[in-house]
Amino acid sequence: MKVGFIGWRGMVGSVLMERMQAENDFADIEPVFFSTSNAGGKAPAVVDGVPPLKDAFDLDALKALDAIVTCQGGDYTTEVFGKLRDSGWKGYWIDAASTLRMADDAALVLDPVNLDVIKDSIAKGVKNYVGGNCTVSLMLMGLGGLFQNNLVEWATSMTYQAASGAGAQNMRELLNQMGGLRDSVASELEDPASAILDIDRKVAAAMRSDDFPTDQFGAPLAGSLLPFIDKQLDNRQSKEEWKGHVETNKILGRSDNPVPIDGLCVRIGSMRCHSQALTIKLNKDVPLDEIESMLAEANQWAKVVPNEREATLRDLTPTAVTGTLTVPVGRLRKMNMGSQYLSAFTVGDQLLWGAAEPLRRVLRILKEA
Ligand SMILES: NC(=O)C1=CN([C@@H]2O[C@H](COP(=O)(O)OP(=O)(O)OC[C@H]3O[C@@H](n4cnc5c(N)ncnc54)[C@H](OP(=O)(O)O)[C@@H]3O)[C@@H](O)[C@H]2O)C=CC1
Ligand SMILES: N[C@@H](CC(=O)OP(=O)(O)O)C(=O)O
Repeated sequence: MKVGFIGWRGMVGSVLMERMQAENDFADIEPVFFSTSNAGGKAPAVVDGVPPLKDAFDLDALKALDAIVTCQGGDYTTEVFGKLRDSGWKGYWIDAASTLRMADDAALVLDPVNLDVIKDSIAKGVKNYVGGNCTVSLMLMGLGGLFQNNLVEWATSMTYQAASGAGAQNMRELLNQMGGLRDSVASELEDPASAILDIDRKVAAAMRSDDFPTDQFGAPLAGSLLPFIDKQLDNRQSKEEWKGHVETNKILGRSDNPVPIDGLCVRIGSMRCHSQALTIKLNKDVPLDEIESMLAEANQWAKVVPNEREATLRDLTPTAVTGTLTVPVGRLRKMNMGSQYLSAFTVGDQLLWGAAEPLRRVLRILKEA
């Protein structure tokens, strides 16, 4: 299988390359690397004899491929995808961007949760396979067991989303903001007798100053949070919140009979792990130990963390999870509202299961189909 990679040196693309090398995925494909900025340059030496970078806008070069994996972003998809299909190309298009997610001729991929939907799509001749929104994919990786067992009447998800979801420059800006705040009170921090309210006043002044670096986020994030992610929709949901309902149900293959999902999406100062607090209305009263078993058995990456303080602070944080494929789920308990109301908290690396990993795995599935 001749596979073209576009966006391989970006943040999501780099994680994809790392994972493909770790899993030896390049061994049985013929990779061709593309660039939007450096055609003719050196391609990554993932196997021997990789040709130089080709132009990512060269339709003839793209048409020679059996599959294209793109992490280049939505603008690239918008620019190239339609032209390529119009030219008669019938290969597989595998994409991290949101552009094609809700198209009828595209499947959303998260195979530990929806392998049946993916296989059904392959059988129907679907050629476009798109990774879901990171928050949605991570929620389903952690809580897939409840959906698999058809136990969810509705769910709300309140998110705590990492800087990486906004892009590489945003991660840098977050660190610059953190450093700026520390620097603004460096001498006071060295003096144990300095007054904390003076420190606080200076930090607030630094955050509000015109010099504070906010070009990427448009507002201070360090020492603060941003309760709006992505565009504003007419109904005042954010687009990130809208994705929670439509993408969850499309991944589960139940857009015609959807489970209501809604909530608030919030950016916090985590580096690359998204967390979310869920309130789930179960459609029947199921004992907590059975729920824990279902969650743990749903896939090999979901890990139930006992709802105890020590275990939670050790295993259910972005610090514990970052850079790993584990998706812990914890804080599981029945709520005061009644025995059908379940609280849960889950954390996941948004560049792994949230972006690169589902693409890597669907490429394998398509190759073996
Ligand atoms: N960030 C995320 O969490 C998620 C992102 N996505 C999707 O993936 C797309 C890509 O996101 P992301 O990986 O964050 O984007 P990046 O900005 O990291 O990379 C995108 C492209 O920018 C070009 N580029 C220019 N300068 C540099 C540089 N210094 N280092 C690396 N690349 C550079 C590269 O193209 P070239 O080599 O052609 O010059 C690269 O492929 C998003 O637009 C989105 O659609 C999906 C899920 C999650
Ligand atoms: N919007 C997500 C990241 C992302 O790229 O999402 P999507 O693939 O749905 O555009 C975030 O900011 O955390």
